[in-house]
Amino acid sequence: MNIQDLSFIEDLPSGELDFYRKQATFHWKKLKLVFEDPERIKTKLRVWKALKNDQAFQTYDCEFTLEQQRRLAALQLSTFRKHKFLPDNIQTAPLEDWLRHFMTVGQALLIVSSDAIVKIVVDLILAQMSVILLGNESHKEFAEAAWKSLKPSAFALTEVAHGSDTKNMKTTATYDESTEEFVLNTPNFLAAKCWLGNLSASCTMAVVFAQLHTKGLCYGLHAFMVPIRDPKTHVPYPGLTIKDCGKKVGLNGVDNGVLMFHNYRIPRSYLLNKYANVTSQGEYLTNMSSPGRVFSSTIGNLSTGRASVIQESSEYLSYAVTIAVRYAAVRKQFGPDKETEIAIIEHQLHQWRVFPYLAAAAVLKVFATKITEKYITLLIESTKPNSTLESSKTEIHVVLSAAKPLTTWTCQDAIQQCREACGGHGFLEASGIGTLRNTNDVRVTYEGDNNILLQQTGRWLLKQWNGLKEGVPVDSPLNTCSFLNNHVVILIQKCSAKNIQDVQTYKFLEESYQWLITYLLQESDAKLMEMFEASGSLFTAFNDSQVYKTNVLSKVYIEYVVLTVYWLRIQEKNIDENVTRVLKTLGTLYGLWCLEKHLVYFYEGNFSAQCPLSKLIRDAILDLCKTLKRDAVSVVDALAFPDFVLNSVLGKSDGKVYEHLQAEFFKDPAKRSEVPEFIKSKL
Ligand SMILES: Cc1cc2nc3c(=O)[nH]c(=O)nc-3n(C[C@H](O)[C@H](O)[C@H](O)COP(=O)(O)OP(=O)(O)OC[C@H]3O[C@@H](n4cnc5c(N)ncnc54)[C@H](O)[C@@H]3O)c2cc1C
Repeated sequence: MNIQDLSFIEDLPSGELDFYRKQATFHWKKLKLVFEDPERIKTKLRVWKALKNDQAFQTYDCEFTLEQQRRLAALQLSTFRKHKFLPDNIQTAPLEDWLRHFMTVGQALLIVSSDAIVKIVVDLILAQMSVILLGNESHKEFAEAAWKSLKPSAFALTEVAHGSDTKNMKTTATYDESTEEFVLNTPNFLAAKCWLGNLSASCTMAVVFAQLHTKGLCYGLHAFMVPIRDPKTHVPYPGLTIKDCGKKVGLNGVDNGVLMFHNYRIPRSYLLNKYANVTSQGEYLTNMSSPGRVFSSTIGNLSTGRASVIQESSEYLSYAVTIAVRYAAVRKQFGPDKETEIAIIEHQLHQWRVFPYLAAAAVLKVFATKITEKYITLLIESTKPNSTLESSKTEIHVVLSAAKPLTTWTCQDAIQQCREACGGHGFLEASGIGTLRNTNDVRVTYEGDNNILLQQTGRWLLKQWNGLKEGVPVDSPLNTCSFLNNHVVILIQKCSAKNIQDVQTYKFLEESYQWLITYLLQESDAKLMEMFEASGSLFTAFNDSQVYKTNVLSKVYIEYVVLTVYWLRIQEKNIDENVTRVLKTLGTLYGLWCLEKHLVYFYEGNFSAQCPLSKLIRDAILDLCKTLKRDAVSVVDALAFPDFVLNSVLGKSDGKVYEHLQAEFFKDPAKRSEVPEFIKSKL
């Protein structure tokens, strides 16, 4: 595409950032097209333009009560829905008609309302998707009614005393043959369903996980569609206790709640029965090899939530670095002499603190888009009859399970670093950074605690290694670890880099990561075996081989996968060569910055025996930061959201930081405390 064809992307205003923009070695609009295709950019602009002037999406300085925050979030969600960015018949429409589209419009909503996006993800991606993927046609009718009512549904898995350890959840669903109903019960407070988004004020329906009992036997956790409130009166049904979790440290527009069942009856047909069913006489039927497989298949279908979180954190990362880099290009502190002050972007220490996160933003944005696309394609394929994609599905699940920790943690660290990089002004709410911190924080915990997710990835890698020991090639249809088949050769390799140019290449990153993963896999397996021999328990052995071993292995594996996906993308045809050059700089910086954190293993395993590896990597990082300086502002221009969406006094595209700060500081104090009428009145 030539520059004239990119006129749908607005030009940037001239201002304080021109000094660096003029130094850029590429055109920012061309880079933007690598991050997002034109259709996606246009769709997001359409969403933002539609919401821009709506009162529900304005910025308010006043302090809202908890109830008012809930009202605002509910209004934002219904306003978004009323614009019909998503179809009304998502339950019956093919997934390909709306799921990719949701990932785009959802990204747009995310930036203008962190509460509304969480509410719709819980509704659509967790609750409704459970019904779509696990239920039958009659379930879909019920779910469709809930969706059309604009009352978002809830997803009830976590209990007060059990989150990650799902198998130990205590809510029961006991089949009563005489009435052909399941009877739901919460034995005590510890088993109360907890933290459920959309529960305490919004939902009419919830997807609930409970231990299925029939004919005196327990068959493990199964998903049920459960009516919560009368759709006409919105009054909760008898037999339920519903409480609000109270004020949280962020996302207070989301009504997270606690739910208890007291002999609460639902029809037999409300069991989401794709993998298992109970006949009217109470016989348990499944096409799975064991009830445990029913639950893992049920949960395995829900990776869409993780893909969504990966995208969300990747967008937040772009948001944070946009503000920090633009600010750094304008803010001046210190200089070689009394008359000359230099921008803080010129200081090596500042570059080293911020630029790796800029590189991470670029790499993870490309990765998030690509992996979500791959996941959705696989999901759609796997819903077709006679699909044979089990191994690919398992592998993508493994990748998403590790990518969610990587992206959410990187984002959280980046937000803090970017806040500090903006000094005191970064602490101002109007800078936009602090709000991100509290909102992103919980992403490391929900949709699966990060460390627990890494254990799932570690288990799969160890399984591959076990196979290799027995002469079975790795089962990696997505090619994320096929190189392990070559483990014998890889393990004897030594780094041969001589200078920083040698390490600033994808070849170096690929070889180093392949060695590191293979080495850590061998070490993790050896530790696991040692602990198993000592304890006789696989449970203890797995737990006691996490630190310095399997946990690191999973992190290193996903960094490698991210880099391979990124590199494949930037090698695609039709990318301008100046853009390719900066993409390589970003990718290499990200890769080396990640590797630098694992240096100790290269020494421990002797990979670095023939070269001064730590010096080479560190020098290469500093060199890349220096190279990136002239392009950094234009890279964020390509990643950035339009000003009215970014909504940050420090990060606007005109770079007029001090003018915007003054306007903020000098605002009429009376206006700051005024709660708008539409929020005071009940919805
Ligand atoms: C704002 C918010 C919204 C939420 N929304 C929903 C929702 O809509 N529906 C829903 O069902 N749930 C929801 N949740 C719950 C969320 O999914 C859980 O909090 C999450 O799965 C973690 O479970 P937990 O809190 O029980 O933590 P735990 O599992 O108790 O973990 C606590 C800590 O112990 C560590 N740990 C646990 N086991 C091990 C181990 N074997 N080895 C090493 N370390 C271990 C974990 O890494 C973690 O750091 C929400 C939570 C929040 C805060």
